[in-house]
Amino acid sequence: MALRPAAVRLATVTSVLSGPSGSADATPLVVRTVALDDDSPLLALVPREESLAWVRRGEGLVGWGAAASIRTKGPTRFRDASEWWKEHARSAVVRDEVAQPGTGLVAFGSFAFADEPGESVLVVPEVVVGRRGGTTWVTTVSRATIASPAAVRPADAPAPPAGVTFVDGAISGTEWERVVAEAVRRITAGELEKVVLARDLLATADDEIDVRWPLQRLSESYPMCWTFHVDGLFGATPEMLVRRERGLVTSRVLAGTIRRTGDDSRDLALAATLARSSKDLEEHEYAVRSVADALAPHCTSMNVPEAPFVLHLPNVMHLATDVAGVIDDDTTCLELAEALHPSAAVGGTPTEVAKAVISEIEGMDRGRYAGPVGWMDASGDGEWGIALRSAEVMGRTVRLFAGCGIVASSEPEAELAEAQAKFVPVRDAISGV
Ligand SMILES: C=C(O[C@H]1C=CC=C(C(=O)O)[C@@H]1O)C(=O)O
Repeated sequence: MALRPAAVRLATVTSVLSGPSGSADATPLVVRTVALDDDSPLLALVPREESLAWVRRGEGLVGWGAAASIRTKGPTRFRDASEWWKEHARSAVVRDEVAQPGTGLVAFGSFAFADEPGESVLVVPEVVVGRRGGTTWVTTVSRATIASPAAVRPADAPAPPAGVTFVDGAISGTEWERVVAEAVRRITAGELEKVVLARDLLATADDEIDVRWPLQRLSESYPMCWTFHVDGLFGATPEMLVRRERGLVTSRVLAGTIRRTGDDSRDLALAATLARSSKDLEEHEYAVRSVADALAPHCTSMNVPEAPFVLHLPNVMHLATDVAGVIDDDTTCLELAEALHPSAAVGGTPTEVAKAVISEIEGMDRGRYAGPVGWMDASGDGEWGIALRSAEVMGRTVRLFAGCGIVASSEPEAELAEAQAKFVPVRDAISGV
């Protein structure tokens, strides 16, 4: 595997102030990115321990190790992580021979859905391998001295999980239908317009699960989604909360769902039904509005398409809208993610009422499910998806999550079936076949 030589750029060194509960080491991070002549699938490179991933259609970033990290919680979880990141970005010594989005200093992160409970995390890996537009690179991060470029080679192949069984999580399907009915009652009574309710399943395997197995399955089966892993939270999300790149902000908003049947011509007819469904269009409109309203203060111009398109995934189809804007301030992608979270695709309308209803009636702790997950670089560019079609792995157990937008015309039984369909990606990926 040859490393190509190229030009050198060195940033200035300043002092480092650590974040409130970040790594205490005040030595600047020393970062080196070089081009890499390698075309192995990114996910085949990651070792079993401390892996990080953000991959779509063979491109993206994978990483391993932790050169620096911070855990935050509560209402200031985004702000604390942002400040910590800015300090590290300011003081880092960077030699970047590739200079693409995702080269130089990057952090992966995953944020709790709610202010309480839940912990959020931002990690600067020791090694990042990235690929974009046919260029592959490796970034090595260390403290104090410039490390040699990391040796990059395919890792050992993960073993499939064995003996996986599934049980209901916090509440059963029947109980969850009652929760949905209660939400419909409150919406009909005028307390709110939309709320997204979720449930969980618990899977247990015979042995500790190697997360690389489901990651590889998810990226193969759901190439149009962003396959991610940060600190045990993994999945393949179809929804981009916010991408910021060189002054352009984009967001893929999803809300409104129909299950696929496996029969292409029937699915096409169903796609047309979805595109005309007033219940789904209403659900979608709330989500688009919430994103457009949150981005507007940061943008000079915005494009919000008037009608959604239908996004076809292997398990479901969604109403989708791609919102784009030109950003006119230096708000980082993480700060934009904070401003957008929770959009009405995972919270509801009005946001604060929906958040209160979720915490009152949903009956479970979402943890980092439905929170922002992704990466950012030192310039504030990056991508934050919404952690959907996701699960949290802890040794032999995996906690899977799925949720549905509820409006006045929602039917509990149909919503339960929709949630079942949304469990399919992770359920199949950990089933070991
Ligand atoms: C909350 C989830 O999906 C959201 C994203 C797309 C479609 C949705 C829906 O139709 O309900 C949800 O708003 C989930 O997958 O857990």
